[in-house]
Parts: sequence; structure tokens; C-alpha cells
Amino acid sequence: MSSNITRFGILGSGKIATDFCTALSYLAGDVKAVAVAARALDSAKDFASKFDIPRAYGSYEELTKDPEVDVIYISVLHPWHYNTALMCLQNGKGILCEKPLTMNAKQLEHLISVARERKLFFMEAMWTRYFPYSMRLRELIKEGIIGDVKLFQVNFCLPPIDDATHRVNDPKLGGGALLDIGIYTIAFSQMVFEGRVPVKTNVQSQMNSLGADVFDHIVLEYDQGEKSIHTLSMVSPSENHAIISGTRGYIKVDAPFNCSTGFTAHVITEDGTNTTQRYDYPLPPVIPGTSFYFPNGVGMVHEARYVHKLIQSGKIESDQETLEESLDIMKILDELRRQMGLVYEADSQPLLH
Ligand SMILES: NC(=O)C1=CN([C@@H]2O[C@H](COP(=O)(O)OP(=O)(O)OC[C@H]3O[C@@H](n4cnc5c(N)ncnc54)[C@H](OP(=O)(O)O)[C@@H]3O)[C@@H](O)[C@H]2O)C=CC1
Ligand SMILES: O=C1OC[C@@H](O)[C@H](O)[C@H]1O
Repeated sequence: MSSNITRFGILGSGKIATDFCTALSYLAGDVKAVAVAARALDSAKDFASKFDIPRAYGSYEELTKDPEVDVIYISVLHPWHYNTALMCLQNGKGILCEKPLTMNAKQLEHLISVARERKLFFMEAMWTRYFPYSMRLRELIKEGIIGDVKLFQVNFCLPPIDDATHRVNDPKLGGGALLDIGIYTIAFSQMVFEGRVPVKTNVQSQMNSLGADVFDHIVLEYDQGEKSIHTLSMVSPSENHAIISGTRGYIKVDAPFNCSTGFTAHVITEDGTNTTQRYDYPLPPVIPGTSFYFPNGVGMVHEARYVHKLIQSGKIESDQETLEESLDIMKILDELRRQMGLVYEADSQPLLH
């Protein structure tokens, strides 16, 4: 590690990599992208020139061997997370990997064991956890502001992408609502119920012609009978807020709940009065000339800053979403997929060595 600067290698040159590097450009220079790799050298070069990145590679392997890189941001499609993450770890590189970390729990268990064995940085890019609203929300729930949480309701519904070859529609590219956006609702539920594992899971789904899930209605039940109800759609937009209900009130998280800027707590006080409290956490203002593919993309600064803080203090895992939590989430996704009959190629592939 070079003094006080966290040097990122960017693996993949697509949309989220673009948003991530745009977000890095908002930071004061203590977190930098120093190299990028893409399947095609020209894509890597174009990307490098857009963000002033000194080194561009035409293979992922070259990036993993760059001695001037501290941590690699894996931004390729989910079916390629496992093999690229393993390659990074085997070449001694820490990783920040996009969600979902892998296609299934078996792959994730393998990566966690390799990362821990080699004492390398490994964190899921579950950016929600690093937004200020989400950190405050966790504190308030823990303090019992709304009493005991009994019910969580959430929507993640997006308009259709009318291109059968787009990654979200094609199971060969990891397509389907559950792994793409359901992971946010499940991770949020796990956050709200403080990491407890559901005792019952149920899903009703509808598939597209290629076999990817486009609608999911999910109900999780926790050990005190608490319910967690999720509506996912890849074919019809909605207001993607979340509501957390407890014995003494409820909190409505503004849409989009997974990268929000605030929430309202409706609390019933001891004397029975209903009170309302707003919590606002505006995003950093967008710098003219910059733009993001995904809503509230500038919020990636929080995640990048957190990685910097962890790495500079010698930590190799996040305490905001532990690897155990990422694995619990992946196991829930596996079980929901089992119920909906959704099998990916990765499920029948052997683990790599
Ligand atoms: N945190 C967030 O808010 C978001 C996270 N994501 C996550 O990021 C990941 C990438 O999503 P996104 O950026 O939208 O994806 P893109 O469609 O932009 O593709 C990303 C990269 O994946 C590689 N790739 C694309 N198609 C193929 C293919 N057919 N075969 C092999 N590799 C391919 C390419 O790498 P190369 O450049 O090397 O050619 C491409 O640049 C996903 O896992 C997704 O879940 C996505 C959106 C938002
Ligand atoms: O992470 C994501 O958030 C926004 C969605 O549009 C995208 O498909 C997904 O990958």
C-alpha cells in the first residue's frame, strides 16, 4: 500500500465501473483508480482516458498482477464475479466486488475461505450500508425508536428493458430480478432484523421466455413471527420505498430505499401521542459535467470512502455488512431460487482451484 492513498484497480469497463470512477473523482485524491482492465484492450484504453487512469490492460489477469494496485473493484456481470474474484485473491489482491458477490452460496463460501486464509481484503459492494441514512436507521432501530420491529414491506419494481440480450433478461448473463434487485430487499430485511436468519421463506415468481424471474412476491418469516414482504418487478415501475413497522410506530424510507436520502419516523410516545420526525441526508451535489447511469450513483462515494478507511486502518472486512451476513443473504437467495426452480449454469459447475 502506498502512503495514505488507496489505489484501486478497476476490473471491467461497463456502466457501474463508470459510475464508480465518476464517484471516485468526487473524493480528494486519497482514493484513486490507478489501473483498469477490460476483455478488449481498446475498451480499457477508452475507459482509462476518460478517467485519467495511468494503466490499461486487455486482460483481467494482468490487472491482478499489477504491483501498484491495493484493491480491485470487480464490476463485471455476476456470473463472472466468482472466477475473477478468485483470480484476484490468488494473485494477492484484496477485492470490493459488486452485488451479488457470487451466483450461489457454495461459490461465496469458497471465496471467503480463500480471502481469510490469505488475509486479504474482501467486501461486498452493498453500497446501501454505507449511506448516512442507512447508518442512522440502524442506530434508531437498535435504540428501539419504533419498539420491536414486527413487519418490513418493500418494493423494488423497475420498467422493462426491451432487449432480450440485456444482462437483466438473460439467465446466461445472471439475469433475473432476485439476484439483481431482490438482493437489495433481502439485504435490507436482514439489516432491519439485525442479521437474524429467517425461519421460513416463500416466493411466488413469474419467468420470462428465457427463464429469468421477472416478478417475485417474497415472504420471509423471522423467529418471533415477524414478517418481511417484498415485491420485485422487472417489467413495471413503482415507488420503491420501504416501511419498517414496530410496536411503537413505523419508519418510511424514501424511494429509492436502497440508495435513499432520508426517512420519516412516525412514533407513538409513552403518553399515546403520535409524533413525526424527518431525517434527511442529502447526497453530495453533482459536479457539473459529471453524470451517473444509475439513480443516486454519486452515493458510491460513501462506499469508496469506507473501503479507504478500512484499508488505511489495516482491516480486511467490513463491519457494516459482514461476510457472514453476505453469506446468509446468499443462502436465502439460494433457497428462494430452489423454490422458484431457477437454476443458473454456475450451480452445476465445480468450484475452481
Ligand atoms: N451497485 C449498484 O448500484 C449497481 C450494481 N450493479 C452490478 O454491477 C455488475 C455489472 O453491471 P453493469 O455495469 O450494469 O453491467 P454492464 O452491462 O455495463 O457490463 C459490465 C461489464 O461486464 C462485462 N460483460 C458484459 N457482457 C458480457 C458478456 N456477455 N460476457 C462476459 N462479460 C461481459 C464487460 O466487461 P469488459 O468491460 O471487460 O468487456 C462489461 O463492461 C452486475 O453484477 C450488477 O449486479 C449494476 C448496476 C448498479
Ligand atoms: O444494482 C442495481 O440497481 C439498479 C438496477 O437498475 C440495476 O439493474 C441493478 O443492477
